[in-house]
Amino acid sequence: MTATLRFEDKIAVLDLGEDENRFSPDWLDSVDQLLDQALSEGAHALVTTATGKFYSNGLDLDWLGANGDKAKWYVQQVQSLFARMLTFPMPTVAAINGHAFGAGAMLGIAHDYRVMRDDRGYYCFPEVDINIPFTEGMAALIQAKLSPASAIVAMTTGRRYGGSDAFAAGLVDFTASVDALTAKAIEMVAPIGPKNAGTLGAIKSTMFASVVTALNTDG
Ligand SMILES: C/C=C/C(=O)SCCNC(=O)CCNC(=O)[C@H](O)C(C)(C)COP(=O)(O)OP(=O)(O)OC[C@H]1O[C@@H](n2cnc3c(N)ncnc32)[C@H](O)[C@@H]1OP(=O)(O)O
Repeated sequence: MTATLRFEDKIAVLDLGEDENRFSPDWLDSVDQLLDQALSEGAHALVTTATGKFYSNGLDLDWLGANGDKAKWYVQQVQSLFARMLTFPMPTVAAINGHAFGAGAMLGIAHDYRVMRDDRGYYCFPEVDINIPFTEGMAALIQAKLSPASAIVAMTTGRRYGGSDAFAAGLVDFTASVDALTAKAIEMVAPIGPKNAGTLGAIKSTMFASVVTALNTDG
């Protein structure tokens, strides 16, 4: 479950871990710290991916079940990560190496771009089938990135999208073989080059101001 950060030239590659990469409080802390590190070490862009067959299976429902009294705090922690990724002051791309469900799918959507493995793994918002309605912030996040027609299907049917289906629906920008996935993600953002972090962060914060407000006040 350990998240790690490495650099490929000036591109920070954040690996979310090697199991289901559920959003436990410890995992959220470690990802937050690695994002700090990407910034402090001067990355020009950020790629997130994971090892194995999961990008992320989403909320840590076992932890939540055992800590129901902390549910509000927990959802705020999760939504803070979404808001941070949505406005992260460098180009971001999620290299979706496998299953991305629920909050894992939302984390992917919060990036600027997405590339998904073409042969295995599902991109899925299962909330309608597991009886966990989206918060206003979560709904705003997904709807900010998908067309209305794609959002209706993705958010209200629980459809599991393989790579080619996710591309057709506009959930991802590219597909690639698993071996080429990280390289494709780097190829997407490396040519953009370094941008002024204050300026890019301000642009994204303005573009997504209403989503960030919903993510910060909701939960
Ligand atoms: C607001 C709330 C937010 C939240 O976050 S709530 C929490 C949300 N999270 C969840 O609900 C977790 C959901 N996750 C799961 O149910 C499971 O963790 C998975 C289904 C993701 C994985 O389960 P596994 O038993 O490990 O299945 P497999 O071996 O990875 O694959 C299942 C079958 O699906 C096929 N398959 C996988 N990818 C594709 C693809 N892209 N195109 C076609 N088929 C695919 C495989 O081959 C296999 O099939 P074959 O069983 O016949 O071998």
